[in-house]
Amino acid sequence: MDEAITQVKNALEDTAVTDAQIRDTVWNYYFDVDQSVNFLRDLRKKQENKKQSAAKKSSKAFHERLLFADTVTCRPGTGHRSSGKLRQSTQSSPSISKQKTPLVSRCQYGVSIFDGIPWGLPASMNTEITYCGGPTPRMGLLGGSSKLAALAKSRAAKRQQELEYQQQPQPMEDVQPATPSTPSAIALPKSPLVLDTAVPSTPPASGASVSKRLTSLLAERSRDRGRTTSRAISPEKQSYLRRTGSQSPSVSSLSPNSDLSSASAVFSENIPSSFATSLCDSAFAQSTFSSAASTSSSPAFDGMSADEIWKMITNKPLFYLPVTEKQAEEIAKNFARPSPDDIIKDAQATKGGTASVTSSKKVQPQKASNRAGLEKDMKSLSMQDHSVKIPQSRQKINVVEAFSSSRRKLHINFVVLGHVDAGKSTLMGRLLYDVGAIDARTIEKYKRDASNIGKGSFAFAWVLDQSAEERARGVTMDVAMNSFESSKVAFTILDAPGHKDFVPNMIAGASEADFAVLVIDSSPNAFEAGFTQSGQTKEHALLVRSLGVQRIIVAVNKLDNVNWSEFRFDEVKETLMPFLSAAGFSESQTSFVPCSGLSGDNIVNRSIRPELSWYKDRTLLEELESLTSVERDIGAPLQLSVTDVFKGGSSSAINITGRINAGNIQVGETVLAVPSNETAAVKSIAIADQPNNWAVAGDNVQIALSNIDIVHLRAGDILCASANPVRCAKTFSARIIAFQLRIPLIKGSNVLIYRGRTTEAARILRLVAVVDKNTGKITKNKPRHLISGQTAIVELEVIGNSFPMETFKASKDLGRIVLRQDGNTVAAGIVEEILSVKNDGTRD
Ligand SMILES: Nc1nc2c(ncn2[C@@H]2O[C@H](COP(=O)(O)OP(=O)(O)OP(=O)(O)O)[C@@H](O)[C@H]2O)c(=O)[nH]1
Repeated sequence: MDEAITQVKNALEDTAVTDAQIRDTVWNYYFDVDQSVNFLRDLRKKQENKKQSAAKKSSKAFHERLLFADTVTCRPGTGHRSSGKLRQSTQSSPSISKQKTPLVSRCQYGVSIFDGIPWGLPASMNTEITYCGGPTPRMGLLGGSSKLAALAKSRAAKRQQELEYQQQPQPMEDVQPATPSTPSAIALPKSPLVLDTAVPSTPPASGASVSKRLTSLLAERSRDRGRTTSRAISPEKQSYLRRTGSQSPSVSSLSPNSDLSSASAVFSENIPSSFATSLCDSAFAQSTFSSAASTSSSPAFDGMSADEIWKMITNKPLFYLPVTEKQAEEIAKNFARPSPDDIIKDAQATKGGTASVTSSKKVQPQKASNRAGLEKDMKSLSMQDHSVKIPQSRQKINVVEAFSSSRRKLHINFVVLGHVDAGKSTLMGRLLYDVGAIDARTIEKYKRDASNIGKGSFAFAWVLDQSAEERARGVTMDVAMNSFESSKVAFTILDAPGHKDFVPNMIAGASEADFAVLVIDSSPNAFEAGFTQSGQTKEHALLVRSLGVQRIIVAVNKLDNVNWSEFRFDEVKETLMPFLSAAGFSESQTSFVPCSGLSGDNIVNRSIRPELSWYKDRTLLEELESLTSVERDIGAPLQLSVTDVFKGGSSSAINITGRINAGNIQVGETVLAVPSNETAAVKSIAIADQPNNWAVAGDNVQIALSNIDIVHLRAGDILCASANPVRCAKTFSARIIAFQLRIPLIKGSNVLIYRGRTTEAARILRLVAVVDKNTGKITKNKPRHLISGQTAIVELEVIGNSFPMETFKASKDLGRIVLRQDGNTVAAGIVEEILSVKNDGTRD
């Protein structure tokens, strides 16, 4: 510090800056010498400028005072506008001319009267007005009141006296040190005393002077108190004063020559109030009072000792209780007995309950014995840890090994597709009922409830259509999930909506499926209606194939409506197969089952109807079970598609549901959420509501996550391994197949991209090439547009939020996209290359 101060001093070369200032500045700037020097220089400059401007101001004020005496002549009709305030302008205006005139004026109020008059002076005032100054108070201070002026004058005189008094040398030995136990303990003010004009302005410099000063002070205070608190004297105090014959405090009774003892009388008449006495220790109050009274020369206490005075004062009740004597006795009796609380506590203590705390002497011995017993019991208590031991560091499980050594059933998801009202939900409800996943009572209830609202035929559909709106409208709106197990496989049904308004939901379901069940309404004209261009049969089949599903089971439903006709079955099959082949489904991967969801024929149980005896092949369940193997990479880095996020349950963790696309996950693992780029710890895993330490690709899981806020997770997000983060593409190239287009796709076309449960806005940046869909060879570079059925390579830009995406090569699930425009699916495809990435973790 000293070194810094010296450096600053040397740099400043300014003796006017004090050491303290330098120290403060150096400290303020953390010993930065340069900054301190700069600051102090600036400070000096400012101070000098201030001085100069103050000097200028005073000279200006002097000049203005001179100008004030100038005469301003206003010519009528010129309209001198102003804000209405008096202005002492030194500038001349065309309408105002100045003349040197005597201070005596013809107009007392000057030009300010006409300020703000827009139209100039009235004609009646067509005369010269002499400006003689602003509205200065005639009597100086306080605006002209002679009384107030006199008061101000007397105060000024007092101040002058006090100043003079202060300048007088005062012998310190005359001032007695204050002791708190005496009334003279009042600290003498260092500020000048305000004395009555009768008091000599210069007190004698003797011992008597102090007492006189104190007397004056007390008189002054008493006078003030009398002024301000005369109304505040309590009736109790007034009656006391009347009894004792004391006068109310009066300054007149105190002469300037009164000694200190007479000053004490002022104290003696200020007896402690009842309230104050009750608040203070009475012994202290008495001693204080007595010492004051002993020095008193008040005639009221003549011949009385201090104790006698105290007794006289306090020989009356301090508080007047609103009770009679009898009542007071009763109250006293009540307090002599133990309180009801004491009685209860003691009774508890006697029964071995908790120790009671009571003030009753009667129960003390019992209480003591109870406490001793309790202490003994406490000593004999021991803590036993019954909780499950949690290892400090969880052992990492080799999930691949654990899975292969486990006897877990294969998990398969299948999506149920088809035109609206094809009977998808009814078919699945029947399947669940026939495999025993739904009991007969539930179905009976659904039948009753559905009949009550006139939709009795929808009873089986209600197994999947759970929402009130879906049931009331008889239409599936969102993907319904349900599961059942056969002897070999654990199935999850994804019942997609058939209505064209809900195609995005159908895409979400289809993107999580291993294979598809396409339901066809074989009723007369119904199949044809669904198979037209505006029907959903074709669109669904194309979409599900585009999303990577290779295996498809066609359930030719409602065959009861065509009397189980083999002909109709064949007709449907022969019409559909060519289309499915064109869409990419091989014949070996496609199967047809004649059935009826309503009657249950050929769903789980083979039909025994003679009309259906022509069909000898597999039932729907047998077809489902025929798929015994699905290609899954459970050893790959984790990729889990989040389908739902919610908070709840017993834990405070965030819960997600989703499907593991690739890899595996285990409890205790840290995972990365994309696109938020936030990590989370896996607290628990459940598969089909059963807790599990790990899960693998293909499993539908519910996972509790900790160390993450719910705002960082959404349906459609991906949980992945932190070491292998999934990318979020900004621009990418894709190989797409154009669906039935009403208008061709061109460069700049705006589309919506669907990937799993994510939807984002995008734009076609470039049409790169048209390719042969069979050979994959480029047939045309940079086409100007794309038409229905064409396969092309395009570049797309995501203009909405970034979302997790990978090339199809890297991830079959994250590399598939669907493009839609105006509620119609216009194309579907696979991501070939990610051109630019936007993994900044931001989104709206
Ligand atoms: N006759 C007959 N009617 C059926 C059959 N299956 C379903 N239905 C009827 O078809 C109607 C529609 O059935 P849903 O199961 O709701 O059809 P859906 O395909 O799920 O309907 P969305 O999902 O809304 O497209 C209901 O009235 C059913 O009773 C069947 O096998 N035979």
